[in-house]
Amino acid sequence: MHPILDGIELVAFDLDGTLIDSVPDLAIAVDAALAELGLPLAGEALVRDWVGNGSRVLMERALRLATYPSEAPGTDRRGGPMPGMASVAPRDGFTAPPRRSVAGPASPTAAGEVDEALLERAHAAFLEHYGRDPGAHTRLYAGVRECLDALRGRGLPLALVTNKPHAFIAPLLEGVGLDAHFALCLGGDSLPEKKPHPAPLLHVAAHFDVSPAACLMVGDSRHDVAAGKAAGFRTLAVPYGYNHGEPVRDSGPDGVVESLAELV
Ligand SMILES: O=C(O)COP(=O)(O)O
Ligand SMILES: [Mg+2]
Repeated sequence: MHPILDGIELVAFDLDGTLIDSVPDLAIAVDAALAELGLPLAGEALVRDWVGNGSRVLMERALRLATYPSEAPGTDRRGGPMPGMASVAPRDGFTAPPRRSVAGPASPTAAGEVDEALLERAHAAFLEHYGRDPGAHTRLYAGVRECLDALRGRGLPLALVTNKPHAFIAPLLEGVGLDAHFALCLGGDSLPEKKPHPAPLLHVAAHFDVSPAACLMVGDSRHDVAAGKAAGFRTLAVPYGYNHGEPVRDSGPDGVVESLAELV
């Protein structure tokens, strides 16, 4: 067993970029939404650097590139938490907003700002496209199943804390055969705050009545490390996921493993 697990009574995992390589499907949905708006497509390489702050910020980054192409792609201009919508399962559940007719090109407001109405349309289109089959091209990273099976076999409670909308968690976990592994799953819209805010992690610790110091956060991005540190969790990072093009080691996690199999 990896020494970072010493004294750990609960493990919280990030989803995208940590357990699953979801970017192929995310990129298809981003591009489908951009195409509907008559905007240039982004492609997988750019989307890879934009994932991490939830679906709305993902589309905001895509629109910013489409409407301000001179700005550097993949730059994280909004790393902070976004206002969320709801409790553990979203308060209202997720329903794709009604589709509106798509008219005209992007209409930027102030310099660098993305038009709110355009963002609403783009985000709604993304949610609809992504929701059709979110796991079609999504695969587990090597070592994930082995790690989760072994931790579960030891009786450690496992939680999932992702910034992606809660509605997509169940179909994705079912698609990769991990639907029975997590005792609690939080999405980016499950609480008013999402990572890097510590609230989702503190919620998990309180739910299982475990002290944050006895909890481990495992993730691929600086938002996971920041949330973990702010919540008083131990933090472990994987370097193969999505971190806005930066090495996740720069965020100072307590440990880094190349594969989750190293944990067990
Ligand atoms: O949806 C996102 O932006 C990222 O989700 P994650 O928190 O599982 O990495
Ligand atoms: Mg991630």
